[in-house]
Amino acid sequence: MSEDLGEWLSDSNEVLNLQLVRDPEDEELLQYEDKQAIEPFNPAFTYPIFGEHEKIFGYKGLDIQLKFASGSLRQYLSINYDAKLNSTATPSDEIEGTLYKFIPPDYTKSDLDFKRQVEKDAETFKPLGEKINSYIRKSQLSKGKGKAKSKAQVKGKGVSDGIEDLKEGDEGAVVFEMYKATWDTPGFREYHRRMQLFILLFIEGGSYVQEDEDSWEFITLYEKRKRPESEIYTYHFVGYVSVYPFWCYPDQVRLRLSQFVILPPYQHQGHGSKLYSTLFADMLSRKEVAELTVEDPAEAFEDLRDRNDLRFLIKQNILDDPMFQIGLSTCGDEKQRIQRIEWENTIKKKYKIAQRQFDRLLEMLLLRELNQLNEDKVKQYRLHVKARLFRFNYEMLSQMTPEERKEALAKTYESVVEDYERILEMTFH
Ligand SMILES: CC(=O)SCCNC(=O)CCNC(=O)[C@H](O)C(C)(C)COP(=O)(O)OP(=O)(O)OC[C@H]1O[C@@H](n2cnc3c(N)ncnc32)[C@H](O)[C@@H]1OP(=O)(O)O
Repeated sequence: MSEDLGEWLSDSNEVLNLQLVRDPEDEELLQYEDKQAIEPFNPAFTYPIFGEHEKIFGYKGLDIQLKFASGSLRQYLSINYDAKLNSTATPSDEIEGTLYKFIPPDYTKSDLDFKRQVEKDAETFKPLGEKINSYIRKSQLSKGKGKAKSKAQVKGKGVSDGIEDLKEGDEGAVVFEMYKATWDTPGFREYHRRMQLFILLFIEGGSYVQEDEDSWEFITLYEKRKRPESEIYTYHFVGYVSVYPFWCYPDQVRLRLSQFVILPPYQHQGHGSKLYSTLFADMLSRKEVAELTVEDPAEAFEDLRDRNDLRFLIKQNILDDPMFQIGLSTCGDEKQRIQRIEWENTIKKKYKIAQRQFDRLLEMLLLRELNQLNEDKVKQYRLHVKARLFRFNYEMLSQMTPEERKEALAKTYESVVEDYERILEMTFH
């Protein structure tokens, strides 16, 4: 492309500006870091919409504003630019028509209509489905201390990291609520069509789910605010998770977590952990669920899952179980090894954790407890992990010479342990 035409190229991740909008009266309630909730943010990916190069051709000074009413997620689109290329040989990309294929057709381009929608949201929008959990955060009232102050307490059946003793209605208490929905929840299909865009924009390799597959389940997460001196509660979308049940012999289901997103203004505040642990508690309470698996997890999500699963197992006092250190696959007598396999299978089944994830979690906990000065124990641990890695990578390793195999296993072991150390450090620092 000639240099001149290059001037007409925009990076679609940079020019697509997203924003969650609430009524000005509700925006005023936000102080300091809490204001982040209403700041514009950019997508991480736009290749599913604008093509693999994530470029839009034919404009200078392009600014695409896609705003969402923060509760109902009704959308507003405004496309602005300083100049548009007027050439039949190299026509400008069609922006609205391209976006149109990915968003529901009920978006507005009118500022007034959108303002009215946002006002209406405040009065009428309520999350769809059944409320299954809530927790309370301290509002970011003091400038510059955002992260340190966002501590939480879970109410109800969820997993609590209960630090603050705030109650709903206390000054500075912000409530977050989670709702479970399916396609049968009235209005949810339509709502889902508005929120699914976030999957394309934030999950690499993400795609829309099939609406004709009946069994999808969703948990949505909202910030809930009370308007002072009124009985009005407003709800603001934070993120959601979708899961799909697969039949599991003979009469249970395996739940597969498919999509998980916390919107950027709410990331790194522990909301992802709350949503995940609520899903986990929900599936543990359901007799028909045998196991929770995860479809193609992104690295950041794997970390989140590891951290939460580790904390969960520790809360179940697994470290105090006499079997925890006994019968590792390369030591002890045959009887102990069989006992250990039985013990592992019982715990795995009880907590409905998938095999590989469960193996990894136990290995991380064993590493945490390992006395690095005890050479025998270190060797025992190494052989235990390598035996699992050998089983897991059997097909590939069995085609190598013994020397190559030894080297490959040693390398994999090193990187696995390095990763375990990183995860343990961020979970228990
Ligand atoms: C199967 C799939 O769908 S995989 C796809 C997963 N989704 C995506 O990748 C979409 C885009 N990303 C996201 O939606 C989110 O970033 C997620 C889901 C990956 C993580 O959600 P978050 O709400 O940010 O997670 P959470 O806040 O619990 O933990 C993330 C980080 O915040 C830190 N953190 C958690 N709580 C706090 C707190 N109160 N104060 C400060 N930091 C905190 C954690 O230590 C963690 O740090 P790290 O990122 O350096 O490891």
